[in-house]
Amino acid sequence: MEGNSSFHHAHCGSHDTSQSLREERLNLDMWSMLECVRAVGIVFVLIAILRARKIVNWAVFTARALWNLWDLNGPINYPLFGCALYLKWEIVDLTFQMESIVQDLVAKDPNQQGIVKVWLGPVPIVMLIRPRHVKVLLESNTNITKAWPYDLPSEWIGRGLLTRRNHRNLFFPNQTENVMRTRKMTTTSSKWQSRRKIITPTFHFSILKSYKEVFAQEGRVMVDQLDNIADTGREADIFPFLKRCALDIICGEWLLQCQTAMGTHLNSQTGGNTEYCDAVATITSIMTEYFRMPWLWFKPIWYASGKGFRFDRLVKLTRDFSLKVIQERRRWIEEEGIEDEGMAFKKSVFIDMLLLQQAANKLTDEDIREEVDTFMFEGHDTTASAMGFTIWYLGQYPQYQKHVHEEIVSVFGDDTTRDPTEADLRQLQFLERCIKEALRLMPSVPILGRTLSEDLEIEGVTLPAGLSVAVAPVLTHRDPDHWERPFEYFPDHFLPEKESARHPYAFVPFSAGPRNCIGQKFAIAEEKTVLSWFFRRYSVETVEPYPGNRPIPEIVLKPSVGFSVRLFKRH
Ligand code: HEM
Repeated sequence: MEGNSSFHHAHCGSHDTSQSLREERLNLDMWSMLECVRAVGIVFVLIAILRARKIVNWAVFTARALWNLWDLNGPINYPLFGCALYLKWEIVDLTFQMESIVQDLVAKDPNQQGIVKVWLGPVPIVMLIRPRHVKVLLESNTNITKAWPYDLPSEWIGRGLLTRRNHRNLFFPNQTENVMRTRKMTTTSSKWQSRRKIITPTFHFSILKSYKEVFAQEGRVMVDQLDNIADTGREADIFPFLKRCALDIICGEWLLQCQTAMGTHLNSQTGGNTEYCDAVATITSIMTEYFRMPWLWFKPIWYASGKGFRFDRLVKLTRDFSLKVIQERRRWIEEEGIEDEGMAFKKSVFIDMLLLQQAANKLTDEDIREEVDTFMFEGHDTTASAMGFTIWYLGQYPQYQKHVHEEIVSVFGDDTTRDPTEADLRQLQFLERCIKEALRLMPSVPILGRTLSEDLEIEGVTLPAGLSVAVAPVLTHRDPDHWERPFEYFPDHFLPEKESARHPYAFVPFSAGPRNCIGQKFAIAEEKTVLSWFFRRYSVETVEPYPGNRPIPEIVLKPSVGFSVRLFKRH
């Protein structure tokens, strides 16, 4: 018994000790947890203090946006998540969903206000659809700052003409920064202005004439390549052919003058410089994925997915290539003794113009590299897609294709080998109407954006400074108030009398106002030249029309299944 009781005591004693030990450990755990909470709290307070101004600005901006945009039409937006909760991730599904959302909005907009609000998570975006509203934004000389989605392209093309804006923040786009950095913005916008002033003369009408030789030369290479698939009865996607042709045009001769500068030509059409060409293609496709997948906007995920590292590696490759070309070209200029802009002007070489103005305008090699890559990016995918959609439509409308062929015969007769001259191209009026009509329904840049630097008043609605405002040519171009057959491919929309009677902002594939496309005449001339080659040699049958082939709003509008066609030689 005694033994038992002592055992009991001993046991109780050890029980007490272990309990007190446990209690002590619990206290310790509680204490360390409290310490942790306190530490996290302190970090939060510190961050809040450090970012107080930003948080206050963000709160003020959001309150203003909520208040000012309250009555605007728009899809269902949930607090904090906006419409991100129900948007489809799969890009083709998303295009169907967008179509039905837009139809719904139009039905709910009896007085056709055409100003639509969308919340993407906590970020408000306003979309302008009516030409009269689009005019107010695009004509503004102050609201010229590009919106945050231009941040990723600028990791590649830097702050060149296209992407120049007043702040960069890939990690978390905070619109209010624009409002806070007004002084910096003035500097940036004046930088854009001076860059635009330097570059504009390279697109002078008289210079454009000499580019036409390049268009003709590369167009001929393209149709020679297509000869291999014509008359075989096989379906073939002609998009890669068009892309390589456009790339050779933009950087092979005109932009970089590789042929004379380095003894090499880009020659992507015939398999040259494949590493560089593939890098450009992969960079654009990674950028597209980035826009479609918002989780990639967070740098840790961007790099963890492997895309970030791949993107950086390819950007370095293209950057080194461009810098090498710039250095080679500088050496060539020195050897040839080209001293002033007048001489470069005659030779119409973009890169020479920049190099010769380098000292006067304090341009670094990196500045020139940014512009070279900007033109490479903006100047090839856009035109390739525009040419592709024109061919795709004409392959579905035999009556218009017949008209194009008749016009071509009236200009070239049976000659399928001579280069088109400027006079030839001037006569191809119907072909030009077909090109414009394809740009109307399938504008290469389907949507563009600005971040407001100051409040913008549109018909009684005050859009607050800091707001992202989008213009969607793809919707504006289908406004039933301005187009006879809004949803149909109808080239006569562009008969001269109809064009002159139309609202000038009803057709804005090249944007408009101070930040319009600097290369629009270049693009139309390039398209006309290459397509005149194409239709001189071939008839085309489209294999997959709409809706099987859907336009995908990547950075540039692209077909979901390529431009699959059957080609037939005409002679
Ligand atoms: C069919 C072909 C093309 C279309 C539809 C097109 C469309 C556009 C649009 C809509 C913009 C305004 C973008 C914005 O505000 O965010 C733009 C800007 C620009 N485009 Fe084009 N473009 C085409 C071809 C070209 C070509 C061939 C070049 C160069 C040779 C070029 C160079 C530029 C540049 C440098 C800008 C920026 C201008 C600035 O902000 O000052 N584009 N383009």
